Amino acid sequence: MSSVQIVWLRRDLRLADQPAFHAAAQAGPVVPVYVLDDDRAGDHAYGGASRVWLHHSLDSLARSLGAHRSRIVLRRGDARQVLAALADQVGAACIHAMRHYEPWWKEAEDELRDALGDDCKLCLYDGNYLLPPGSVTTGSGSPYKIYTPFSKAMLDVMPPRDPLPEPGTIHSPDSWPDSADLQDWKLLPAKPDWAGGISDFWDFGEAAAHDRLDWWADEVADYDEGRNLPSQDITSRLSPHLHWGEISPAQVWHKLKDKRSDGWRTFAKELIWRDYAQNVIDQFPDYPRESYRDYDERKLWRNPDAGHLIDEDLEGWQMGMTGYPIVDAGMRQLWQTGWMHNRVRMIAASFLVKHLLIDWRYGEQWFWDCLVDADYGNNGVNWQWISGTGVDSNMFVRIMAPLTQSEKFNSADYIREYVPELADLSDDCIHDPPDEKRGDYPAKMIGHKEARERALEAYRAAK
Ligand SMILES: Cc1cc2nc3c(=O)[nH]c(=O)nc-3n(C[C@H](O)[C@H](O)[C@H](O)COP(=O)(O)OP(=O)(O)OC[C@H]3O[C@@H](n4cnc5c(N)ncnc54)[C@H](O)[C@@H]3O)c2cc1C
Repeated sequence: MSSVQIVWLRRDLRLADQPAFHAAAQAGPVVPVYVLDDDRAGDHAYGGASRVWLHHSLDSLARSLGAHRSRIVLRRGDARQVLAALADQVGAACIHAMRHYEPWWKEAEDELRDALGDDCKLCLYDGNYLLPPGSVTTGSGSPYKIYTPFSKAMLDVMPPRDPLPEPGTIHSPDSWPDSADLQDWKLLPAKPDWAGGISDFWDFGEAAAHDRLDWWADEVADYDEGRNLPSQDITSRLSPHLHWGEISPAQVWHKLKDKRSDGWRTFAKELIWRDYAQNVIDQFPDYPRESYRDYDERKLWRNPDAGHLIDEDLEGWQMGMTGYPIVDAGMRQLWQTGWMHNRVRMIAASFLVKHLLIDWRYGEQWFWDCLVDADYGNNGVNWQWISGTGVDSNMFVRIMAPLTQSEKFNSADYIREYVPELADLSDDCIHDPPDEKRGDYPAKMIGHKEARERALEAYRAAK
C-alpha cells in the first residue's frame, strides 16, 4: 500500500477543484486535517462571525467526506508543531496544502517545511485565486500595484485553467489518528446566541456555494445596473463561499464565462479585485495594519491616542445609531447577518473615516470581527481604498454624501428592513427623516456639511 498523504486544510474547504486534495487522493490514503491555530494570526485571529462560518463549513465538509468513507481530523495548536507531529505519527510521505497569502500562513508554510524530516515533504498548490498572486507582472517584471492595469493584464490571460473534478475515491489510512470534537471548539456562540441571524441568512458549505452559483448564473445579466441597489438581491453573495474556499474562482468563472452580458463583464472585474487584493498583501504583508501613504496621521484622525473622546462615536457607528439611515441600515445588516451590501460597505466605511474622522483601522477591525467573509486582503485593501491612504485609493478629498447616495440608489426598502423604527416613513423622507418624524431614532451625529469641512481641514493639516 502506498504511504499516507496529509491534506492540510485552511480556507479551501471543498473537494472539487481542490488541487491539494486531488493530488493527495491520487498518491495514497488520505488524512485530511484542519488545525485551529488562533495565536499565529495575532490581531487577525478569526473574529466572531468567521468562527460561526468555520464551524458550519467544517461540519459540512466532514459530512461530504463521510460520503466518501473518509473523515476530517481536527487539531488545535501551533500549525507547524501539530502537523509535523501528525506527519510523524501517521508516517506521512507528503503534506499537501493550498497556498495562502496571509503573512502568518506564508510563515507557517516556511516553518513547516523546515520542521519536516527527510521522509515527509510539503507540497503547495495554487487554486484559490484566478491566477497565483505575483504571477501577472508589468513589462519590467514587477508585480502590479494599481488595480486598473492589473485588471487589464488579467483579462488578457483569462480564462483560468479548467476546474478539477472531485476526487472519485478517497482511500482511508489503516487507522485514523485522534481528532478533537468540533462542538468542543465552541466556535458557535452560546450565551447569548447572537448567531441566529447568520444561520437564517446563509446556507453553508460546498453544495450551498454551488446552489448559489446556479442561481447567480440566471441573475448575472442584471449585475451591471443592479449591483448598486441595496434594496434588491442583485449581487452574487458568493463572498463567504469564495473566502472559505467552498468554491473556487475558476469554477465561478467557467460557469459564467459564456454569458455575453455587461453584467458578466462587470462581475468578472469584481472577481479580479479579489485577486488584486491578494497581490497587494503578497507585496505589502502589513497592508491591512499600516497606512501606505505618508500622512501625518496624528493630525488626520480623532484617535483616543491623540486625546480625543471618540469612543461614543465609534460605538454609535458600530451599533447603527449614527442618525444616517443608510449607514445604520448597513451596520445593522452586518451585525445581524455577518454581511453588508458592497455599496453600503463603501458608504458606512467612508462615514467612519471622513464624517467621524476615526482611523480606518478601527473600522477594519470591526468588520474583521463581524463579517462572515472577513478577508485579510479584501478587507484591508478596501478600507485603505476608502480612507485614501492606500497604494491605489480613492482620494481623501472625495467624501461620499450618505444622504444623496441613499436616495440615488433607491435604498428605502433596505432601510425599512434594517431600521424598523423608520419603516412607516415614505420614500420621500426616509433617507433623511425630519426631526419630528424620527421618533426613537437618533439625531444625526454630525451634519454632512460640517463633517465635510472638518475632514478637509484635517486633510490639509495632515498631508
Ligand atoms: C470597507 C470594505 C470592506 C470590505 N471587506 C471585505 C472582506 O473582508 N471580504 C470580502 O470578500 N470583500 C470585502 N469587501 C468587498 C465587497 O464589499 C464584498 O466582496 C462584496 O460585497 C461581497 O458580496 P458579493 O459576494 O455579493 O459580491 P459581488 O458583487 O457578487 O462580487 C463577486 C465577488 O467578487 C469579489 N469582490 C467584489 N467586490 C470586491 C472588492 N471591492 N474587493 C475585493 N473583492 C471583491 C468578492 O469575492 C465577491 O464575492 C469590502 C468592501 C469594503 C468597501
